Amino acid sequence: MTRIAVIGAGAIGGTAAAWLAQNEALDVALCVRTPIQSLHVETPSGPLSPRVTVWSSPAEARSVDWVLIATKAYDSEAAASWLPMLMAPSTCVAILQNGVEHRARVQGLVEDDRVVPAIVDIPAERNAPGRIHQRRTGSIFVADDQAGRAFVSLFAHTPIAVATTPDLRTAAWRKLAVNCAGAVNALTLQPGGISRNDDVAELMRGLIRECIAVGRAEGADLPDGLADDVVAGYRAGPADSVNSLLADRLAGRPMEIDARNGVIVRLGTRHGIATPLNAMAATLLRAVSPGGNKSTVPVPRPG
Ligand SMILES: NC(=O)C1=CN([C@@H]2O[C@H](COP(=O)(O)OP(=O)(O)OC[C@H]3O[C@@H](n4cnc5c(N)ncnc54)[C@H](OP(=O)(O)O)[C@@H]3O)[C@@H](O)[C@H]2O)C=CC1
Ligand SMILES: CC(C)(CO)C(=O)C(=O)O
Repeated sequence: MTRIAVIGAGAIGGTAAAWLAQNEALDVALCVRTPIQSLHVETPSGPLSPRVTVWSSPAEARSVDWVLIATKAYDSEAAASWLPMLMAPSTCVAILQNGVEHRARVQGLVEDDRVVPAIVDIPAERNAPGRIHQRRTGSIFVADDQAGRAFVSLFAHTPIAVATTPDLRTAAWRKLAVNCAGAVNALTLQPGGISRNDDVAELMRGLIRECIAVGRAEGADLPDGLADDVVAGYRAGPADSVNSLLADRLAGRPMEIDARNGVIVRLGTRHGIATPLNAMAATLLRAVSPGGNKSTVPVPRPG
């Protein structure tokens, strides 16, 4: 039996856990913050309602062979509080999060060769605790090293395209190109269809061009046509799709502003690259996020 603990039973953690649990050789536990009664995932191949162990506090947890961290990036520190109970000397830790700074989130807590940064492209939405809609089968990319290859084998029985890549840095920046443009959804409170507005599409290309410039300075191999390709993908996608940034804003949760737009500004500053559009997106999202700078005047209502 291979024991796996998934920290965070949200859209991605719930989807990963449900698929992993289809293999009887894998013993899957969910480490949750909000209690769930059961796990149910509507997948493109049909519904999955696996039986999984649920641990609601680190005190209930046991050591495992694999930990999958699937919280939002801003909850990484809290997620790490599970690690002392879950870790054995050979435990590997995969980080299923967006952004380009996966390793930094567990630095000093897990030895580097046991960390598996995972670039996840699986659009999924959490509709209620333990209730998830996986919209597309999707893919996960990891580095081509020993731990990465072992991670790939965990998913061999699933339809999700889980694979190694020789250039994970580029894969992460390509994904950031998608995610930084997704700020327009959280800013306008509109799902994917807003990208079909030509002016919004051009703004999205601008956000991505800044990402490309900074990503190249960081060593990623990003083609000139990436901005056009990413925006074309948005425009061809479902008009009602809700990305995880918008989902957070709609639910009144904090947002991954720093991991998705702030990081472009931070790293851009280090390389002397101007990133005004991402800076504006990050500033406005911070201003409207819970606990953000609320020194704004309410809009008067007519009548
Ligand atoms: N959703 C998507 O389509 C995609 C998301 N991603 C990325 O994947 C990552 C996860 O996103 P997503 O699944 O959407 O996020 P969700 O908000 O749906 O799920 C995160 C889960 O983590 C839980 N959590 C937070 N802190 C803890 C803790 N200390 N212990 C246990 N559980 C905790 C939350 O609990 P609670 O229920 O209490 O809130 C929540 O259930 C993000 O980096 C996101 O950007 C990547 C690709 C696609
Ligand atoms: C763009 C998307 C849906 C792709 O998987 C995503 O990464 C997110 O919602 O955070």
